Amino acid sequence: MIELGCIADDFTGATDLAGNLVATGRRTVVTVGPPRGPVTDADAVVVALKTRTVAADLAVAAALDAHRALARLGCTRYWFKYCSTFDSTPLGNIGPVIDALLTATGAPWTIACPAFPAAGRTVYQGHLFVGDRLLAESGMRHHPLTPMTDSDLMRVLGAQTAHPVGLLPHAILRAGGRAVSDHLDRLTAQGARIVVTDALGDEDLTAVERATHHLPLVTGGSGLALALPARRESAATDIEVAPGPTAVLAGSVSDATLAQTAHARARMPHRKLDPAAVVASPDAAVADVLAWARTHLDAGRNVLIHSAGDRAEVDRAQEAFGRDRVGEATERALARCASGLADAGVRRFVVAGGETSGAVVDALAVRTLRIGPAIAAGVPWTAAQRRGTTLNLALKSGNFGEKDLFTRAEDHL
Ligand SMILES: Nc1ncnc2c1ncn2[C@@H]1O[C@H](COP(=O)(O)OP(=O)(O)O)[C@@H](O)[C@H]1O
Ligand SMILES: O=C(O)[C@@H](O)C(=O)COP(=O)(O)O
Repeated sequence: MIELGCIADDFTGATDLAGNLVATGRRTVVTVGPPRGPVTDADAVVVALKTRTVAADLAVAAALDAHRALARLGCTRYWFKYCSTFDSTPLGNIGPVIDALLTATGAPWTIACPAFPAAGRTVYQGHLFVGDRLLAESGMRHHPLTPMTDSDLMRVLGAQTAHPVGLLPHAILRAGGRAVSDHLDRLTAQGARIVVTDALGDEDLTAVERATHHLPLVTGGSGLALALPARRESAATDIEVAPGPTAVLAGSVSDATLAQTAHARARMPHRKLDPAAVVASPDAAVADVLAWARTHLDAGRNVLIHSAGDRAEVDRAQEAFGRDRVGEATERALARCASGLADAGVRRFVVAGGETSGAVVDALAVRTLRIGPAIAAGVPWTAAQRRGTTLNLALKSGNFGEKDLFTRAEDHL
């Protein structure tokens, strides 16, 4: 019996959530898109979608499709996973997808709980913090696709949903069980269908989890998963470890990734995919990078292929070619590099960036990911089958991990 059916709006988010579910002793499978057949020996299934930045109607359709597939597997409780920094375009997609899943699951109401204290994401009075900064004053203000310029989640979500939004504030959470349930009863009696939950630490997430365990739908980041009652000591499995060097593909230009890229460039062979070349002549740009990479990989070296050295380069490229055009061209080029490298025998990949990971995993045409050991909070190694061989993939969220993540990833396999 599958306890949890999860729908993640990007691929790094899917493996992040799956890693946390495994840590609570839940056997968890990540499927690329909705599961097409039966899933056995799993307590949770996480469907990885690439819907964070698409038009809201497409995001809703994909989430409902995933929900139907999970319902066919017998799931009765659902989780909509979005980013711990609430990444969304001004028109959605978090609100519209929650609205649709409320209807599809028959949930009377649900929560919006992005907090992930272990990764520095906390919520106070409905305001999201990244480390010691408000969301809108963090690097997320300059995200290339989903710049977050308002830290007030009640306001951000209120603009995206058709339903009234309420707040479960920290003071009530700290007052404990009865105060929390009375407050939630009051809010929902007044019509709230989505309740933004404060949380400063793991103990707050435990209180949120207890108060909402009966709900058929929860929504938020992966942090809340760590508060689920443990099912076994751990469900970590020994994933098969593929041999050979690792290719690091970084299409994220978030602060943490830029720091990781700078650190790795001083320590391993590296090459930048020039945005102008990627837009003008993608075939030549990809062929050039692949030829360069092979000489290093043949010598047993790990390689780094990245898309920007700093934020100014991104601004220039967006101005010159348009945000969507250069973003998609870069994702596609990195994805073609990944499949070219896999064809040449590379079996270990670290991919930085949610959208980038979606493009890469699609190009590698793998169907399911099994969760292995964690490199950092929210970043597990995974194993996948491609044409009869095992690949190890680590899909790193833009803002996760210490600066040495690219150079130390293999130590955790
Ligand atoms: N030099 C660049 N110029 C413009 N866009 C870029 C550049 N490098 C990467 N991008 C785009 O920025 C986006 C980063 O998003 P994503 O991969 O989700 O990273 P993150 O996880 O940090 O959000 C992708 O669409 C990527 O193609
Ligand atoms: O919740 C999180 O922060 C991550 O799981 C996540 O969704 C990552 O998104 P990207 O930063 O776009 O990779």
